[in-house]
Amino acid sequence: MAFSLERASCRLNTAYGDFQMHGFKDLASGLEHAALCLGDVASPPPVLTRMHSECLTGDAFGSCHCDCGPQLRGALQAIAKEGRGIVLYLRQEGRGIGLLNKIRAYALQEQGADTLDANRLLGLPADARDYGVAAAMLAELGANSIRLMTNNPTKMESLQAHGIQIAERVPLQVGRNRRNGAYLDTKAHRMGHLFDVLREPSDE
Ligand SMILES: Nc1nc2c(ncn2[C@@H]2O[C@H](COP(=O)(O)OP(=O)(O)OP(=O)(O)O)[C@@H](O)[C@H]2O)c(=O)[nH]1
Ligand SMILES: [Zn+2]
Repeated sequence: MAFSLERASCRLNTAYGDFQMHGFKDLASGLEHAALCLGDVASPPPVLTRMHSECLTGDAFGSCHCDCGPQLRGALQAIAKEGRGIVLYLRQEGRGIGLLNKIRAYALQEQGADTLDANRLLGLPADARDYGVAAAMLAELGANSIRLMTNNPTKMESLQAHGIQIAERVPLQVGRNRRNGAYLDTKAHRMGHLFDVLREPSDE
């Protein structure tokens, strides 16, 4: 599917480094996504890239229920250290089910459901995300070959299916704490995520 994207760009100086920020509006869905770029991302070699799904609770509020906040900050730090890279910030809250449904899923998890079954109890897919727009954003940025920071093989397969070359998977295992261990284990055991060490020491 071809994506029609409206774009706006500015500099964004952050605690991690001075990025170029691009907003991309998907004219079909109306969703507004973001890309933070450091250095020249439009020419070889493959660009260190994080494709991050929105998590208001983890990214902004410091929730301990997941690993999203530490992953986002870890990715920005890794890109700053390398001096070159891209963070795509995709508006796919709750693995694509939206904020209210994610809150409903969290309420079910309070009663004992795991992250997968909670979505199913709501009659929703375990993962409703699509990465076509992310591939279109990368193509717009000229980054057709990337080193993807992820533990989720589906992200790699989907980007490849949309024409992006994955030169390398870079594991991003940060943020295990005493509250999210079961959630991370469910991702590893039931959702196919690649965790090298299931019991890493808490780093938060
Ligand atoms: N529905 C639902 N969404 C969640 C839950 N916990 C985190 N999320 C969302 O999950 C998304 C992040 O997906 P993850 O499965 O943590 O990781 P990933 O992005 O698939 O893989 P990585 O690249 O390795 O981080 C974000 O959109 C979060 O809002 C949950 O319990 N239920
Ligand atoms: Zn999260």
